[in-house]
Amino acid sequence: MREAGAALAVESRRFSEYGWMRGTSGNLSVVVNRDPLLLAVTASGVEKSELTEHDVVLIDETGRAADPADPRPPSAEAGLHSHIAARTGAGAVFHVHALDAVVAGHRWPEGVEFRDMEMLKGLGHRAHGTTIRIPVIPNHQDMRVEGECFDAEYLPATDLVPEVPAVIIANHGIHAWGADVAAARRHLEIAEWLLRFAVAIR
Ligand SMILES: CSC[C@@H](O)[C@@H](O)C(=O)COP(=O)(O)O
Ligand SMILES: [Zn+2]
Repeated sequence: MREAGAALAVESRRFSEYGWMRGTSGNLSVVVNRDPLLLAVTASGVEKSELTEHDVVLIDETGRAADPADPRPPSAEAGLHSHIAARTGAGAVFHVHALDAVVAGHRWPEGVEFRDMEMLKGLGHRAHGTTIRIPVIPNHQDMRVEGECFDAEYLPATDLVPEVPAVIIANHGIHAWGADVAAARRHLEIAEWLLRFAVAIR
């Protein structure tokens, strides 16, 4: 847990410096055990620019706290982290309140489409010839409902088409995920760049 906390503290500082985790906004998780699924997730209500290695809580596959000796509440949105990790096989899930992601979700509530962009390679897709869509799902306070909304939009990778490892939550923020912390960060940074571009040229 200490190692997971240290890794998430680095990411939290980085995203805070980008302005994507203002105040207590956003939450980050990393899978610490696959079967049964256990994740280290940021504790709820922590100032994200000041997150330390101690500010993570162990959760199970339902998003509930899994260490009875730890009284701190996990992120209020922990359930969506465990859901995404279970559904996608991701090793890390990052959620931030990046402004352009929220603006893009507001402008294109059916999802934000991209094609013929070099940066698509950073999401595992070809730069040319295919259209990819970052879905937008409604915002819910109940993470079980949010998980159902995720499932309704999520398209797993096939032999021919890689997945799109990001989703916008309407009027809220964006989640991105990846095989590990580095991949989740890369996907988040690339998705945010694409969304910023879409908003800027409109
Ligand atoms: C301004 S924080 C808004 C929160 O409700 C939530 O969306 C969030 O991202 C952080 O919640 P947390 O419970 O600290 O993980
Ligand atoms: Zn949030």
